[in-house]
Amino acid sequence: MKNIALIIAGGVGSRMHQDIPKQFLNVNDKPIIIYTLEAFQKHPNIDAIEVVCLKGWRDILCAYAKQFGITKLENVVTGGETGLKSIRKGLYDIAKRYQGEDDIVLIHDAIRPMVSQDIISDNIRVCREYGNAITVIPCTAVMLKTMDGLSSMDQVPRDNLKITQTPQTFFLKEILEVHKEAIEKGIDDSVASCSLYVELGRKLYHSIGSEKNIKLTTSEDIEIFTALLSVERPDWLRK
Ligand SMILES: C[C@](O)(CO)[C@H](O)COP(=O)(O)O
Repeated sequence: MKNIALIIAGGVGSRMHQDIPKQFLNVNDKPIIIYTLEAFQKHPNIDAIEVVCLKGWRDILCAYAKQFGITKLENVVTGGETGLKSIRKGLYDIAKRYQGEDDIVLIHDAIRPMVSQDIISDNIRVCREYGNAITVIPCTAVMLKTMDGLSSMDQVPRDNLKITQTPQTFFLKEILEVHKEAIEKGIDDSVASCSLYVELGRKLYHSIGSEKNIKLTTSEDIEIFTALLSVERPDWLRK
C-alpha cells in the first residue's frame, strides 16, 4: 500500500518570460521545484517521488535533489508534448515498479511549492476513503461568462463552482485504465487529470486546498510566493 508523488515539471513557463523554466527559478537561493519536492520528502506517508521533467533538465534536477536531500526521488522521466501526455509518461514509468492494488499516485504541479502537509494528508485520506481526491478551494469571486473576451451578459453561480488545485490523487491501477479508455476514445487534450475524469463521466471527490497553495504562473506569482515565504514559512520547513 504505497503513496507515490508524481511531480509534473514538464512545462517551459512561457508566461513567466524568463530563459530558465519557472520550476527551476531560484527563490531565496533554492529552486522552486525543490520547495515542492521537500514538501513530499518531509511527509511521513509519502513513500516515493517520481518527476516528469523538461527535456535537458534531468541531470540538473538530479543534482539539486542530491544537494537538498530528496532521498525519496526514485526516477525522473522526460515530459510529453502536453500536460496530460507528461502525466501519462510518469504513470507508465511508475507502473514499471509498482503494481499493488492499493497503490495511489498524488499528481502535483512542480510550480505549487506551497503545498502543505495537511493538503497532502487530506488527499491521501479522501482518495483512500472515496477512490480519488481533487484538491479544491471555494470560489469566492463573481464569475462572469464571456463569449468575446471583452464583455459579459451572463454569470455562473459561484456556489456551484470549485477552484481546482493539485495534488489530484488516484489509485494507480484505475488512472491507468482511465488513460487507456481516453486513448481508445480519442480524448487527448484534457487540461488536467480532473478534466479527463469529467470528460469520461467519472465522479470526483473533493479534498481541502488552500489559497496559499498557489500555482506560480506569472512573475507576479513569484513575488507573492517570496512574500509568503518571508511572513510564514511552510509547515514542512518549520519542522
Ligand atoms: C492541474 C491544475 O493545477 C489545476 O488547477 C491546472 O489545471 C494546471 O493547468 P496548467 O495549464 O497545466 O498550468
